[in-house]
Amino acid sequence: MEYPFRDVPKCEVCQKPASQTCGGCKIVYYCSRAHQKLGWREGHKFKCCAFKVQYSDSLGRHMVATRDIKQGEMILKEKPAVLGPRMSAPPHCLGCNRKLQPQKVNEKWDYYKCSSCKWPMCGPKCEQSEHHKIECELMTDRKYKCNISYECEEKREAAYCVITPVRVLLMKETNPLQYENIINLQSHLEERMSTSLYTILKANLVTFVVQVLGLRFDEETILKAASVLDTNAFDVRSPDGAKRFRAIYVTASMMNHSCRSNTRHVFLGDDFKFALIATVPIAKGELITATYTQSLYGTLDRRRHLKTNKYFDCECIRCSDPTEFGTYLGNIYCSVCNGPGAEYNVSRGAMMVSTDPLDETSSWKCERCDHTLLSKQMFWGNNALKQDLNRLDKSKPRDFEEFIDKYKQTLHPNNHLVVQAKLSLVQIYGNVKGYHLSELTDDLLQRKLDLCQELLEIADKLEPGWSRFRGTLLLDYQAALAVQTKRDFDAGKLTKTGAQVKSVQFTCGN
Ligand SMILES: C[S@@+](CC[C@H](N)C(=O)[O-])C[C@H]1O[C@@H](n2cnc3c(N)ncnc32)[C@H](O)[C@@H]1O
Repeated sequence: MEYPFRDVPKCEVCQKPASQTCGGCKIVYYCSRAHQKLGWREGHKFKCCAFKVQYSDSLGRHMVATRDIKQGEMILKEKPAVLGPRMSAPPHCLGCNRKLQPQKVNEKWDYYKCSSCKWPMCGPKCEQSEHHKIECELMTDRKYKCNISYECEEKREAAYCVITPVRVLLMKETNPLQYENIINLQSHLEERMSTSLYTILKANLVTFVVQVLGLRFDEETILKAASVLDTNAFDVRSPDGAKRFRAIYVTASMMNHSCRSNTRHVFLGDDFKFALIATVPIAKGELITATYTQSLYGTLDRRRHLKTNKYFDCECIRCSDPTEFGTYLGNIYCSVCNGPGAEYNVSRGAMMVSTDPLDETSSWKCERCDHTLLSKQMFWGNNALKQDLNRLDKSKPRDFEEFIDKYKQTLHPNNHLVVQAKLSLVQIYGNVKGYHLSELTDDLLQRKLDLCQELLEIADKLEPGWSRFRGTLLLDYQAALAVQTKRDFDAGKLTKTGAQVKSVQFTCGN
């Protein structure tokens, strides 16, 4: 059977079907030796071989730069090998991945349903989508009908957990080469088997594949398909946020994690090509890395998240540094040195730091006195304050300002919880009704600028270069600065030249 979403390779030079890959990067195709030579001369020599995949016992397979890579350079561009809905999500179209809205039919709200298999879809056109066609035919053949109906906005449907693994399994017939590429990715199946999620999948997914669809796969292969997805899939969103799904990009799956990564990725075009971009210059021989977790979590949370979801102990330079490059993102003040009467204390400002950040059970000790805390006390405190923060109303800046003020004796201004509160404030001031830039008082406008600067200092250390975090902050900062400059100019506090100098200083400084 012809594989419907097969990406027929095209010659880089003439765009005709091609079967020979570049011997260096194995990414670009040519139809002939002559076109390979021409393509090389015409510029591939500058793009080729930016990385190779190596193996080590501690890191598994990982990407290494084979030459110096410039900041901003695109390192890799790749089409998805398989894509589909996330494990559990509000209904999204199985054809175009758009989030679905219910329609009112006969006084009842419900989604449009595929006329054959009854999965919620956008409409008749999406029913014919290549992504959905084969699974739909199979389910229809087997007389399976999905029973998802609209109940309420944002209700997540666990039934989606079967679709993407089934798409992987179906590729064994439709695209055996790509199937092998996917199923042989790192899966951590053994570790996942003992989790409650995989106990559920053992019951639901395996039954669906074997009994409902009648496919001949053993339990281990079926669960491996799910496990490969959990280890390697990227969370893909369209720029407007309307489409969301997960996808495997086989080459990009070779990228290991670092808590200070040197790349970011974007998804391009209607076919959601993965484009990997260097955020900083990468020297030949350096690892090319991505961040699998939230870089604004402290080390305790990041390492635990990586261990639970990706089954490894991160030992990157940031995790090894008890101060996280001097940001103190995961630290708290020593309650002895900063206790009552601290204003007269020479040790005021002393921090509690982990005695061994690569061991989450190790104790925490004050940098200046003998005060120590057990790691579980750090976890408890952290979780309690996190709950406090999560309870705040995202539209009320006062709540976040009060949170920062309430914990200023305990939390360093760069502590990740304070940073998250500051980030919420930056998002509210200038962007939310009642707080648009034109509506902000001069004091609040200055507050927004100060917050952006404080966060930019952290971003410079944790996500340096052309990272998304820095980029978003710079845009916010620039917009607020433009409004402030105009106000100062209108009020006669700045001359025209002064205003120009202010904007140039901003541009050059960043
Ligand atoms: C998307 S895969 C990356 C490629 C993988 N190393 C391989 O051999 O196929 C993710 C897995 O790689 C491993 N990994 C990623 N980053 C790592 C790191 N910094 N240290 C150790 N293992 C890492 C973990 O096993 C993780 O679950």
